[in-house]
Amino acid sequence: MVAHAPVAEPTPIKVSVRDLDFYYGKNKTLNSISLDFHDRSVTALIGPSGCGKSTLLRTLNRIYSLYPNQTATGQILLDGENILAQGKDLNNLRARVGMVFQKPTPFPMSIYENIAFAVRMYEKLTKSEMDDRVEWGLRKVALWDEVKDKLHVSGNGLSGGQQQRLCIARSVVLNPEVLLLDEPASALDPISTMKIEELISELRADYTIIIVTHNMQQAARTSDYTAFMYLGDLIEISPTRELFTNPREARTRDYITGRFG
Ligand SMILES: Nc1ncnc2c1ncn2[C@@H]1O[C@H](COP(=O)(O)OP(=O)(O)OP(=O)(O)O)[C@@H](O)[C@H]1O
Repeated sequence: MVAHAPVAEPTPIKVSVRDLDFYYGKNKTLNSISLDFHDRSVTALIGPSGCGKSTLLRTLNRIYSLYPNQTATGQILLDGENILAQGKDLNNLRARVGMVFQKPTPFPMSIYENIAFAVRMYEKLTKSEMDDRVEWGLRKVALWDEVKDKLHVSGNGLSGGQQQRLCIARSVVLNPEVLLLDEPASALDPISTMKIEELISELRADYTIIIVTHNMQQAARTSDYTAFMYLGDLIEISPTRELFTNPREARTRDYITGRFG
């Protein structure tokens, strides 16, 4: 697969993170992070284990709010609106900012119901509207042809890569604006990984995508921008080609050349 050329004209900013601190209990895990995510582009978060990539991702749809003693301070502006503000409608936020996890997590129900169940939480559709939505979602993740004759079979019977695409479909049918992908291919074989990477390249036309990955080649192949994090700090964020060929910071260079991590 060909790596993206760096974006010539940056698209507008979709999500703007300002002075974000994050705490697990009293342990500060993110230190005054500020960065922007551009609309309809892919940003990869890279860095050694434990540097805070997943934590940063988990702030962007407030999923951490489900857990006691996890707190974020600062601002995360989604289209200019601070999602960390008190009284945010978190269900609505999580439809706008969808999330896919490392391990595919289909619900223990049919392929059709995996999607319909997610849609029903937000919308009341007729049976034929729902059929259309399910088909649309499965086509969007290039899964329709593989599953159209077994829609009522359990989603758990699919291969790992198909399950992951089903999970991505479950997010996209809610018409999200942002998609958060937490190492979406790390549990998959090389062919399934390639399909997920191709899918990311296609979805980039419609969504703002933020992907955590341990795999630097994957970051280089799939992303427009790459952010390097280290020990809870954002070290640099640059257009991907620039970060990998001409990093601004010595720590970035050391990491991408394999000197640590
Ligand atoms: N639920 C939790 N409770 C307490 N500390 C946590 C929790 N989750 C993560 N941490 C700590 O927060 C820090 C950042 O973890 P995080 O998972 O965000 O890093 P990461 O860069 O995504 O790591 P990895 O690449 O290994 O997934 C680590 O020190 C980790 O131990």
